[in-house]
Amino acid sequence: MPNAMRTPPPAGCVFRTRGLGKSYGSGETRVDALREVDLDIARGEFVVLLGPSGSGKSTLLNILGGLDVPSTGQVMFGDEDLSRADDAELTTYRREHVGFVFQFYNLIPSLTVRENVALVTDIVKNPMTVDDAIDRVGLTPRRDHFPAQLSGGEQQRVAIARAIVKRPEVLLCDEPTGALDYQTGKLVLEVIARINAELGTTTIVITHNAAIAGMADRVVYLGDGRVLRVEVNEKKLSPAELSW
Ligand SMILES: Nc1ncnc2c1ncn2[C@@H]1O[C@H](COP(=O)(O)OP(=O)(O)OP(=O)(O)O)[C@@H](O)[C@H]1O
Repeated sequence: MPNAMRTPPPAGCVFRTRGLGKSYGSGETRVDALREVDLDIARGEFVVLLGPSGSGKSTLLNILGGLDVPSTGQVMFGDEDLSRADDAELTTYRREHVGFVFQFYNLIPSLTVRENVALVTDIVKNPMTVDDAIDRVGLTPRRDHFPAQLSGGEQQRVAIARAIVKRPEVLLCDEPTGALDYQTGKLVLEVIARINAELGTTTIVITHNAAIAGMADRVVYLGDGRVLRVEVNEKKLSPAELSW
């Protein structure tokens, strides 16, 4: 039992990282993308990750999502040690627990909205219905359309439906509004905030846009691979109240 000597995080803690580090390359080309990151994320929290380009945001999100593994330190998902998981265990972890939303939607062009979302329900244990997921992102009237018939914001909402249909414990979003205009971006953020509130899905959103920090429970500022500071929002704003 490789985990037996390790102290599991307290109940209510979804993620716990300790001394987390990630390096790419070696020698003169070595890049320390993450250094000594200690972070706890509670169940149901809405966390925004802010920081300049290259500060390590995607690297951290990818490690939390089991898409990448750390070079040093530990990352726990509940009492599961992701830093010691092999490829097969990480695949199972991602499939059962993680919903991903990226800047680009990665929909299958030849499938309708319903069919794109239904792809996921075949491979998970306890999905919600496809129609429920589509309803939660406000796309019921568009469910038989193809991606090319949808706006960028609508396509992103399909991507969110696809991410949440499996009822993931965590929803990890990397620049979800990066390709969208102001109003459309706000609409997508409203959908993400609603999923977090209604389903209690622990949500982590990467953004370059500091204004989005207002809708988080906590804001984690990264710089040069380190956590520079963590701020708690006493009063969370709705996306409609944000302006930039
Ligand atoms: N596969 C890789 N190989 C080599 N270096 C990498 C790799 N992935 C990331 N890096 C480097 O690690 C550092 C952190 O990258 P990361 O993508 O995590 O930053 P970020 O804050 O998400 O940046 P951005 O906001 O531009 O997406 C950068 O210096 C980047 O060049």
